[in-house]
Amino acid sequence: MVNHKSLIEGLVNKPSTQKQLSNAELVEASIRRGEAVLTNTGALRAQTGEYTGRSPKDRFIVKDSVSDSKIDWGEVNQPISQEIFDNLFEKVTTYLNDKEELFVFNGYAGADPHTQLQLQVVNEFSWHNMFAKTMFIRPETKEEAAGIDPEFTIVSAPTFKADPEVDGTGSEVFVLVSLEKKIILIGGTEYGGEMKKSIFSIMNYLLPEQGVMSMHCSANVGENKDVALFFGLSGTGKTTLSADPERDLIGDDEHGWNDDGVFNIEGGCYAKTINLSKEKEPEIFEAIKFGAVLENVVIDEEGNPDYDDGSLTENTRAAYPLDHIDNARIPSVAGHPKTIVFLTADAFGVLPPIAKLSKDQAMYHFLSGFTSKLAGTERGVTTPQPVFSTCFGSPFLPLHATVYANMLGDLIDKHDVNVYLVNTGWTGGEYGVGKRMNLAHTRSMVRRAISGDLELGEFVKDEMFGLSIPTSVTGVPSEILAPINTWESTDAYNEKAQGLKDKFIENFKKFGPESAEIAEKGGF
Ligand SMILES: Nc1ncnc2c1ncn2[C@@H]1O[C@H](COP(=O)(O)OP(=O)(O)O)[C@@H](O)[C@H]1O
Ligand SMILES: C=C(OP(=O)(O)O)C(=O)O
Ligand SMILES: [Mn+2]
Repeated sequence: MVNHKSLIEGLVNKPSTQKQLSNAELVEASIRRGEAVLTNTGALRAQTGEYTGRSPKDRFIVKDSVSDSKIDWGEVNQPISQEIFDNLFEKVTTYLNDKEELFVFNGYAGADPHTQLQLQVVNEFSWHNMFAKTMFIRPETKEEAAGIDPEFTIVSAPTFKADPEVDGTGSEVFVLVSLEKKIILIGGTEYGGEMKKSIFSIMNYLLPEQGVMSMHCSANVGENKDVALFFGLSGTGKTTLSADPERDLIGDDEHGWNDDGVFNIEGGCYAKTINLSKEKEPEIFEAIKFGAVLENVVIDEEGNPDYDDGSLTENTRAAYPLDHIDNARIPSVAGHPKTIVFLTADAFGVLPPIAKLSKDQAMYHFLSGFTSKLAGTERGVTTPQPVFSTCFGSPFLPLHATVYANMLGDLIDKHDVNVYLVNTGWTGGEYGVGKRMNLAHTRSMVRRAISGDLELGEFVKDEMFGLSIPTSVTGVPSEILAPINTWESTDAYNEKAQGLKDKFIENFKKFGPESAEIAEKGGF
């Protein structure tokens, strides 16, 4: 029998293990150990080698008495046996035990005290420990940290490569979740995002059980306490669009929604930095300073980040604590949303840049989750790949999609929320022919939606998808609002759009007869 708890304690209590280090100590350790370099911005920069995005095919959940009946098993939530987990866990902890030093961070997930998760991260790399410290919610003092009794523990051994033949993994990379042992075991990959997204998956398991909705969305709030949520798969604009000088940032990626309102699950942001510019994204640009961690960003000879260089990956990243954003709300809690935006990066270029959804359409589009996987976000993805990702976050949802969809539906009803679909993907043609939607235009549209201005104007029903498209939006050229007008050939548009419509219909069949009513009312 493997005693998981004592193996973890063995690592944590080694005299050489360093706990709850400050940023200065973590930066020093990372540089001393040759893991990372300091840039002129003050941010630490690490490279992650071969794996520069998530490895969803290497993620498994232990099938045990706790998980068996609850998990929505399938391609996303792949089962693995207790035995395979235990064997690998023993090997990895033995491997880590031989390391000269390890790094431990104790903290929290979830800004709502009632449902907050106490967690511990045991790292081989000090820069990973700084990443964890940046992304999770930090205790205020070392004493507070020492008092944490972790409910979940991440054990991360990036230089331990599994042997699939012997260890029973999918590849040398593994992200294994045991809900019974309350452990996340990560190895073979150095991509920091695995840590934060694994805890997110755990929260997506724990929160609904407590009657709290969990969501892959960013959130911000204006002067009038008008909260807005932006749902979207990786790279579709959650972080970018939630950073708004006129609104307080609640969080950029993972939230819960309870009887009091919304709360952030994290204590930091994780922005894509490819082509980042001070002009277009000033808040994020300025957040990259001492205390931030850059991943796979190329540094020029002067020591400055070159955000335009995607030679290591398209998925270059910056992790920074929430307080690097001037108007961040900490603790990150706010009231009930007034507006919800579903971000879709449509690589076919046929969905309108903004459309108002009825409640029924909102349910249909939330369950469908049509968008694209964007370059670099997952292993093997190099061009935008259209995908139906339920709830705009299927890789992180352990329970059946309808659990989340029903909760959202009830909340939308109860709080009378306005829902919009926003295409941050392609316009004027599909990927390769058209271009990415202009960010300034998207920002204007989102602003008008949140302020309520759009509601007051006129809408036309588009024939293809039955969506309500505004006829004018301040700051946006009207000709782009109906996508058919942006294509050179009307026939080509209609053919592509019909193709997408067919895909929607085909995809929705997977939800079975219980969801047929949603398709009937909110589909096409
Ligand atoms: N119209 C647009 N709307 C939003 N983002 C856009 C748009 N056009 C280009 N982008 C770029 O797409 C990326 C969106 O990434 P990000 O906001 O980090 O996504 P997420 O937080 O959803 O993973 C950023 O690099 C942003 O500059
Ligand atoms: C961190 C990730 O998500 P996001 O792009 O949504 O921040 C990820 O998908 O690896
Ligand atoms: Mn993001």
